[in-house]
Amino acid sequence: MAPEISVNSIYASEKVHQSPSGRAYVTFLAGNGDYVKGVVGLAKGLRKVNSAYPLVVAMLPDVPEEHREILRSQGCVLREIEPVYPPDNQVEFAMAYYVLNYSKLRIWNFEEYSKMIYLDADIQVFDNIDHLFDSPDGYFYAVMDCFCEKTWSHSLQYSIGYCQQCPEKVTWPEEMESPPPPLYFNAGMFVFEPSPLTYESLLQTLEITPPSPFAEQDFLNMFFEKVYKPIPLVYNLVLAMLWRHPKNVDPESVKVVHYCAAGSKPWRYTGEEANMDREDIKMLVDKWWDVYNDESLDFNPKNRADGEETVTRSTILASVQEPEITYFPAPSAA
Ligand SMILES: O=c1ccn([C@@H]2O[C@H](COP(=O)(O)OP(=O)(O)O[C@H]3O[C@H](CO)[C@H](O)[C@H](O)[C@H]3O)[C@@H](O)[C@H]2O)c(=O)[nH]1
Ligand SMILES: O[C@H]1[C@H](O)[C@@H](O)[C@H](O)[C@@H](O)[C@H]1O
Ligand SMILES: [Mn+2]
Repeated sequence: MAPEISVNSIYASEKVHQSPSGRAYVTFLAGNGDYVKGVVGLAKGLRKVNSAYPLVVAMLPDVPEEHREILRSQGCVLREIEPVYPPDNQVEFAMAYYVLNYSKLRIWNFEEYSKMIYLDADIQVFDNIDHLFDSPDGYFYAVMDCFCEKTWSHSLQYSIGYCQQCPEKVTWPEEMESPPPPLYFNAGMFVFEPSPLTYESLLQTLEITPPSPFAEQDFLNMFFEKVYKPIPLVYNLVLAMLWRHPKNVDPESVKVVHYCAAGSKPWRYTGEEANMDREDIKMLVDKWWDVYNDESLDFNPKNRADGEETVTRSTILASVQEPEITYFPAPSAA
């Protein structure tokens, strides 16, 4: 279903520059579990690669104060967001685990930024990617996903063995009534432009869009279909690529790693799940821990590079209330 207002025109008409650089990384945090470790790791990783921009954490109200304190002490800019739910009574169509990700849509409302790079909390950056902020405006940049894992077993692509990472291996059957699906990105990493108009349009479109298995990832793919520009795999290595499409990736030179494969979250890693005993996986998990444990990467406000933007920004933002928003009612307990 196409949004009523064209995304191009929204982008062109809404440029907001209310912060010093207008640029920031943003991640999402929900609950009182261990994803906070992912955010700490990410904050330190961005410092390690000398990123010039702060890390904003869009967090749901259920993130406990002690976790907020840890994040503040790591120089993160905290922004509380209200949850977003898909249309009432339909949540069962999305994988339960992913439903909370609809709340990510709130980041389009961070209008003091003109451009942001979203990164999941289970992502680590091993190389500076600030140059992505210079990509031409008006597009949605993200890395193409892989359809080969069991998480995709609900899909037509999976059932015929088709993957966009390797479209020549199983070509889209001619007898199929529909053409191959449009390019599909993984929504763990993307470059986007916050805008109140886009934000309103996202929420309005969501109200008339039935939920689907990959929740907001499917929704964003549909909404931004016309302005999606794929970027190289090095900007979001979905770990399954290592065993599904080994020829397409070099784990040593990758800039951004997404620990999304089952059993790969570094802070829960045991090595027991399928593929988790691979040497490349062990190497990448160790690399994540090296950053997380490196005390020299802790935020230090006395250090000019750390202090300047983040401290001013978090001080200002701590007193800024979220603009009034209408949100969807909570789904029924069913
Ligand atoms: O208890 C939780 C669960 C999730 N998250 C946040 O939500 C993000 C998404 O969860 P996962 O990283 O565990 O999920 P996947 O990487 O498997 O999910 C992928 O598909 C999802 C579909 O909803 C989203 O698009 C997500 O960004 C994309 O990477 C996390 O990184 C984290 O930022 C939390 O804060 N707490
Ligand atoms: O967002 C999902 C998730 O990250 C899964 O772990 C992965 O197997 C899928 O390819 C992706 O679409
Ligand atoms: Mn993820």
